[in-house]
Amino acid sequence: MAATVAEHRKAVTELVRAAVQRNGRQDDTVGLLEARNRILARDITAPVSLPPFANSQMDGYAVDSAAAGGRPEFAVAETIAAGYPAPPLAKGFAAPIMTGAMLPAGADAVVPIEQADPDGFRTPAPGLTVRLPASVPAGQFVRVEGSDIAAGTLALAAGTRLKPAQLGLLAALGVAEVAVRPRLRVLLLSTGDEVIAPGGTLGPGQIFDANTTLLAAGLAEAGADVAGSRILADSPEDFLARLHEDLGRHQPDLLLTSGGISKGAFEVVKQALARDHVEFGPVAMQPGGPQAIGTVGGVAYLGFPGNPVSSLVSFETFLRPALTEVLGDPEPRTILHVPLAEAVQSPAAKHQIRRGHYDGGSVTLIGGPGSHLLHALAASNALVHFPVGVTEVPAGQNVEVWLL
Ligand SMILES: Nc1nc2c(c(=O)[nH]1)N[C@H]1C(S)=C(S)[C@@H](COP(=O)(O)OP(=O)(O)OC[C@H]3O[C@@H](n4cnc5c(N)ncnc54)[C@H](O)[C@@H]3O)O[C@H]1N2
Ligand code: MOO
Repeated sequence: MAATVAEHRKAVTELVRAAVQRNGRQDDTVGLLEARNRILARDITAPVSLPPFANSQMDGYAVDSAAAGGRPEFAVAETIAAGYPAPPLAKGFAAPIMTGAMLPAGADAVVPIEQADPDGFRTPAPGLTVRLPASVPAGQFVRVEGSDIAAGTLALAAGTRLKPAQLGLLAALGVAEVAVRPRLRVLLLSTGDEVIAPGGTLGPGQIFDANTTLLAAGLAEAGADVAGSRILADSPEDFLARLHEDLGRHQPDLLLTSGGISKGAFEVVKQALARDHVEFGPVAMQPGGPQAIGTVGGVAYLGFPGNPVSSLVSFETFLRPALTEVLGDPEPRTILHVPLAEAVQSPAAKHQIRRGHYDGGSVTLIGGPGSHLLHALAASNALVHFPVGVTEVPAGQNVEVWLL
């Protein structure tokens, strides 16, 4: 009997979990830009405070607010520029101070230059004075030490995805390298005598290999590493020899094949792996009905069907969610329930997944159910789900869509 989508997703998740545990690889320590989009492996505590010292938020004059009220006129002290130590402020003085410069001891507020008289900076000289407003609130335009984050407190928690803002914070804290979770290493094999790498020359009956690119791009987007990939022909002996060569060379956590697993006379994967711990069983879905799962030479193994749309739907339905659940990466797809633009029929015994375009209001199906319709897939931005038991959905009824 065919497995349900939920059962197969659970089996794939357990396979990925076991692969990650078996591998036991260390976290990767990488530079900040290399860490982009990866998942932080350990908590990071702020090694310094931000701001690291009290500083000015404006170009203006640093003053003692208590002195300002009764004294509209101040002697002008030495200018304090950003990047230099600030000498203490003497009584009766106001110090020209630039944005980001250290607030001097003895000052607790900044008056913006626009509110000073004269309202421009002059070359400091003995006897120079400036008039400031009669009342200056304490703390005005001062960025207090540690007001963003205090040294010793949690800056980022383990499991955080490192996007530009998080990487910027680490840089500001002076952290140059971070430990990120290791990526799953995948060996990707496409199969079929008819399959030729793009850029090659097609003979009669041959087609270009879409699946290696499609799956490699999907894996990369999902935060996995493609350790190696190639096309293997329909000879089981040849397939096995090259497969074991690649397993040795690339040491993958997961072997992923496309094609060669259904009912034909030349199902290379099925024939070659007949003696391994692999189950070839249908899942009650369309596309993506034929599926293979198990271990090959101790390495976790998944086989997706050869039709390109079937391969992509298999990836989105099984492997991508398993990676999210086990590794916290990638982010899950956004799932919406939105009205279907037109009526549709679906086979009762299968969970059908159609391709569609969601325009912010409703979803319109693109192309038919055929799993060779790659152009229609490329024009879509959503997968549209019609679960087992659903035979007809009228226009306007809500359906589940996954945004791609
Ligand atoms: N008698 C039956 N025939 C088929 C069944 C079935 O239940 N009974 N299932 C059909 C379904 S559904 C699918 S999906 C396919 C899956 O077949 P395989 O996984 O064995 O894949 P292949 O036969 O090798 O290829 C299927 C199709 O996809 C093309 N292909 C393969 N690899 C690539 C690639 N890398 N890039 C682009 N296109 C590729 C291949 O040329 C075939 O057209 O089986 C049905 N048959
Ligand atoms: O399951 Mo196949 O993937 O329908 O074309």
